Amino acid sequence: MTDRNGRTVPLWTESDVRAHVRAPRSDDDKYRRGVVGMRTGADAYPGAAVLGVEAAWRSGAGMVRYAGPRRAEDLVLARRPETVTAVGRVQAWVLGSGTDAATRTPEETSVLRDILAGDVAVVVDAGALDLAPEGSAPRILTPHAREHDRLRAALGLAAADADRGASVVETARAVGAVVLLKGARTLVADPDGTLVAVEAGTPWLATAGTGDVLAGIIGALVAAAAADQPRLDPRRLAGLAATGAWLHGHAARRASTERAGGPITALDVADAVPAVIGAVLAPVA
Ligand SMILES: NC(=O)C1=CN([C@@H]2O[C@H](COP(=O)(O)OP(=O)(O)OC[C@H]3O[C@@H](n4cnc5c(N)ncnc54)[C@H](OP(=O)(O)O)[C@@H]3O)[C@@H](O)[C@H]2O)[C@@H](O)CC1
Ligand SMILES: Nc1ncnc2c1ncn2[C@@H]1O[C@H](COP(=O)(O)OP(=O)(O)O)[C@@H](O)[C@H]1O
Repeated sequence: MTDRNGRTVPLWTESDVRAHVRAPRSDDDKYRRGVVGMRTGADAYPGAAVLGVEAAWRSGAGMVRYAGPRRAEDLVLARRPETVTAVGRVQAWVLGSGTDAATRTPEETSVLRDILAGDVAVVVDAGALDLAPEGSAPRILTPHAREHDRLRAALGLAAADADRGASVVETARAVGAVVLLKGARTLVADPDGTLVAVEAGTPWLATAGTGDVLAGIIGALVAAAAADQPRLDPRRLAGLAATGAWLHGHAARRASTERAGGPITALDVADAVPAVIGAVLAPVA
């Protein structure tokens, strides 16, 4: 794939995906499969918590731990009673989906800062992106275009220009983390300047909540990988992020195909993830 400046940006492929999805093994227990911790959802956006938790379960998490406001927690448990709300150890965090930095409590800010200063890999979305630059934990940031521009402003960078690839590489270098820039063509840059593109989806994906689903998918992939190898380097994290975007896009296509090519909702995307993972892991005949 050649971009508008004539540079070649590699497209993430199914074989790349296969190398980043952990198949369950007979000696696994739930903890060996990877535990995802989610601090998502707010009173204004409780549904985002449900969407992310659902997506993490559907992407093969051994356990999902959820912490958030009471209303969001009740909705999460109503949809997924499998979810654990007791505090405990996790192999990956997902922060910020369905939250707003402007209304975050000082206590929650302090908890998020502690997580971002830790060793466990973190997927940073939506209302937690303002804290991402201070973090030292291995991080995957998942902004859409407006969030990307806000992040760049906080880093002292100009708004992204038409060359999205150069912009996202610059952002990843400045923030010292993997940055996944969402769009019809999703770009993933690591802090060393490696860039890949994911073109897996359908325009039907442009619907509320699909970004919350993506964060949950990536959280589950990172937790599974970290359960095997606790220190994930940025290249590996970028691969897991691109894999999440590929699965998300293909799940959307599958969900739409199941509806005669018609519209889909964010939950439809999450529901289609298992079949996409199953097809990726199926032995080649
Ligand atoms: N189910 C859930 O719980 C969901 C929860 N979600 C959560 O919501 C949070 C905020 O995420 P976001 O992407 O909406 O935030 P953001 O980048 O600030 O965009 C705001 C911009 O949009 C624009 N705008 C608004 N209305 C518009 C209109 N009718 N037509 C055109 N433009 C319009 C508005 O422009 P303005 O009205 O100011 O002119 C402003 O520029 C986040 O935490 C996310 O996770 C979502 O995932 C959805 C499902
Ligand atoms: N035109 C499009 N074609 C394909 N995918 C799209 C398109 N527009 C958005 N997407 C995808 O839809 C998702 C939207 O995420 P986001 O903007 O965070 O939505 P939300 O905040 O409502 O969850 C992203 O994964 C993005 O890549």
